[in-house]
Amino acid sequence: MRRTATTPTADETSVARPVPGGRFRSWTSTFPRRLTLAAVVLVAVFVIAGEHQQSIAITVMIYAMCAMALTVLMGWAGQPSIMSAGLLIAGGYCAALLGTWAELPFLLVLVLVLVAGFVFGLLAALPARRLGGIYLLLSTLAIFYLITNVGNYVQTVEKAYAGFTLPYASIFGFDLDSPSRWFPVCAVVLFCVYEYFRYLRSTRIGRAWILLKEHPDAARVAGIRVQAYIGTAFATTTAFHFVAGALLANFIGSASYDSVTLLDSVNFIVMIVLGTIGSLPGAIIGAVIISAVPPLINTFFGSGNASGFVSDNLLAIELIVFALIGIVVLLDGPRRLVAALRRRRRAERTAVRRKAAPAEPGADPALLAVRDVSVTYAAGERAVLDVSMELAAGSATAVIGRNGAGKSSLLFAIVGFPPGSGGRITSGSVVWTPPSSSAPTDLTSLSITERCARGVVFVPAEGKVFDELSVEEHLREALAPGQGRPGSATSMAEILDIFPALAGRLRSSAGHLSGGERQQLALAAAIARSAELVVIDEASLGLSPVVISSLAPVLRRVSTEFARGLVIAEQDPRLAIAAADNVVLMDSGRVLHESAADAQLMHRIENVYLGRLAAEPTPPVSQH
Ligand SMILES: Nc1ncnc2c1ncn2[C@@H]1O[C@H](COP(=O)(O)OP(=O)(O)OP(=O)(O)O)[C@@H](O)[C@H]1O
Repeated sequence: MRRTATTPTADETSVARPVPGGRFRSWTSTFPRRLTLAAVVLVAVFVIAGEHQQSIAITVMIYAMCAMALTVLMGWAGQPSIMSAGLLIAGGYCAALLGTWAELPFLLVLVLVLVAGFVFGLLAALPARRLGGIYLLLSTLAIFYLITNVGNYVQTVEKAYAGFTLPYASIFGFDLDSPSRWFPVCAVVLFCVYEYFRYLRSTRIGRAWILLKEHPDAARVAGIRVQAYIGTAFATTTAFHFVAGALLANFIGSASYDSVTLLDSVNFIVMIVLGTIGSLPGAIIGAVIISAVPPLINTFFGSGNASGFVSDNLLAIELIVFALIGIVVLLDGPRRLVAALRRRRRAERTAVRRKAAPAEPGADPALLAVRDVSVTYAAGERAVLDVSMELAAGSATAVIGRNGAGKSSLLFAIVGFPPGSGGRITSGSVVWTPPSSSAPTDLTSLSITERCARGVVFVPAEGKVFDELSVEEHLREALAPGQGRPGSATSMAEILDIFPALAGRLRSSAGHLSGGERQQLALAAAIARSAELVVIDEASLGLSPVVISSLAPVLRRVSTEFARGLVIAEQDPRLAIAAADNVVLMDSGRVLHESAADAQLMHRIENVYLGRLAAEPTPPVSQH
């Protein structure tokens, strides 16, 4: 495209300031809401809390700043670090140096500490030029020990064994001499730090950090200066650690090498793990939980309430509680709990609906009945909206539509969502009534593995075979007792009769098969698992037209001769029409048309593919 004065280059749009209309707009538009929420929460805590609780809240706020900074470094930029406590100590020393010896005003001290932290962060990032992963983590551990040992040495030389004392801080004559005065200051700083990080996330820097973490090689290929951005991540987050350290030292009145320990560094990591690693609000919640657990344990099991083992081992108990909370979060416990509750509610609603509308007597139930199903992904994308379809035993339905129409999502609603996809059915039911069992089952509450065990077998678009296994190993594994639906058997001979091309390749590794042979192997394995419903995503993906045309009769045999139900999501309408009895046409998550697969449909489908659907008259097919 020729560039005009108003047309920015791709580089300009992505490199320059925050993307207009993207995260930046979302940042500004939701700012008043966040400000109100923060003000309400903080004012409520301030009013309700006594002086002691205010002191705890101040420590929590300072720790929350560190947790957020660590979230940015580890969760966004993917750089491991265990030096947070050391950085807090270093920030405290800087504040002592500037406030006590140089006698600078408190606000100026904070600004200079921020700058010092930035510079220190650039130096701390040097090991990251060569190291990554566990080695980088160890280098940050070395930095922690460096800071504490130098601090210990200097305190010993200066005979400041209890640390360097700081005077009361003061802002424009307003002395910060009590928790009730520190509270609003820390609250404002916490809010500003939170907003700054949120803002950064909407800029190119934030996007580059995420790229670095997710695909460092792709980031390099995209021209991102990886080392520079890693340096920026360390520098920015270290700067805020320093500020937090300066606030902490001023609040407690001294800066010492043992005011925070390596255990606190570990706790910061636990905080961000609790906050699901990468979420700023999560980091704050993590800081609140981790800071609240010790006082709670102390209240219930402390020396005043218990004796013997528990009160003697409070620290160990704290650590065990943290570890257990961490494991639960890492195993995705909270999300699983919410999902289980949702599933239960959905199952109850479906049961009520079924009671209200009993099946017609004598009606032959469909093998599969998808009723008003909607699918949403974790990030909020609504991929499928109120879709219904039915499939009789021994018939095939092809779901077609352009990219992003919702085909795969509908298939996942039938077979179950792969772990980590973040997809879920938000409403509707998927009722499965296999010939082998007269009782209908709502599949929505079952996992992908449980559905497979009931005869619903999925052939994904990619990763459908194991490269290291031979064709024979694949088939023997699928035919093995205990695989697939119990009580039905298919023999190797039957399988090779449907897929003769595989007979001559039994000893070949799946990794050495052609695209068409891999597709056939995946189908063969699905049938060998005694599938009663085979669900195939993109059967023609990567296949040549010749192979595609040879696949259609095979798919037909699967559904007709072997009386399996078949659902395929297809980009190629010719294969869809050749292999299926019915075609479901999807767009933007909805079913546009559903009809028998015949040649007349082809014209209509091609119009949809070319984006001319709106201009076409409605065809004589059933509508949803
Ligand atoms: N894991 C996911 N997380 C978030 N959104 C997703 C995810 N998978 C799909 N989507 C969204 O759901 C919508 C439908 O995607 P889906 O993959 O179902 O479409 P499709 O018709 O199969 O497309 P294609 O033919 O390109 O595979 C898209 O807008 C997509 O962005």
